Amino acid sequence: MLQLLQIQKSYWQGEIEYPALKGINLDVNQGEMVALCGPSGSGKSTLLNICGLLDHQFEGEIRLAGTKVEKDPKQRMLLRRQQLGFVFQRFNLIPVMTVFENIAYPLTLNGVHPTQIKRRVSELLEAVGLAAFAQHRPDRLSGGQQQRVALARALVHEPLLVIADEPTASLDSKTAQQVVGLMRTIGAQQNTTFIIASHDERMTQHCDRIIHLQDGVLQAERDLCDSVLGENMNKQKVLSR
Ligand SMILES: Nc1ncnc2c1ncn2[C@@H]1O[C@H](COP(=O)(O)OP(=O)(O)OP(=O)(O)O)[C@@H](O)[C@H]1O
Repeated sequence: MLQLLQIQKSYWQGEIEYPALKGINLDVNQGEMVALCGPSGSGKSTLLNICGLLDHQFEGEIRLAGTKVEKDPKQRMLLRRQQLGFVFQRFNLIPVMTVFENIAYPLTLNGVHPTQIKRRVSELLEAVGLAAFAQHRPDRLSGGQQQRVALARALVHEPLLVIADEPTASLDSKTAQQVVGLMRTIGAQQNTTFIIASHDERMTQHCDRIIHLQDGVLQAERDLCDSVLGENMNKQKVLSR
């Protein structure tokens, strides 16, 4: 579903080159949930930005559902709107919009008819257990509730791919579990593919596969989601694909 072919990316400061990604090849299947691990500075954010079609300044090729993604900004913007969803550690909801309006936002951008928007957002509100909060502003909600809104927003337009950056890092155990459970359940219903940067065992243990970045290089897939920072050494069964 998502293919990365020889992705290379450097940052430049004056004439000095800082290579961040050094030839990444990756093939992610439709409906697969992939955890991206790696120590600070290994290139996770850089890779997520490229997979999320937010950055086009790199070498190599991305294929989404078999089609090469061109560098044309307009095409990338349309693909992002229609085929991608995003979940962030700090939720990134729009504070002046209600919960309903936040979830509806991708559909509004895509020009979906208001009747359909109402039906689809209501479905998602039920699915994430927040129907009673539809007219609330995000600042009236707990962190876990806000992340469930963010998840509903990421999935409402049935994207092919959701990019998530440490989606459970700000949540307590119970709410982290709820969010992971919803990602798995709604993701499976929609056959959504997820790429999730995470060190959180509560998240990674539910992923189908863990890939590990180190110094801009994808390590062989491994059964330990460790980190040079000495975080939990987390025994992990990797489903071979
Ligand atoms: N704008 C920038 N200019 C120069 N170097 C950068 C820039 N952004 C990132 N880098 C460098 O690129 C490398 C990869 O950074 P990146 O942010 O992708 O890592 P990361 O794994 O997401 O780190 P963290 O877990 O700390 O967020 C690092 O060496 C970083 O210092």
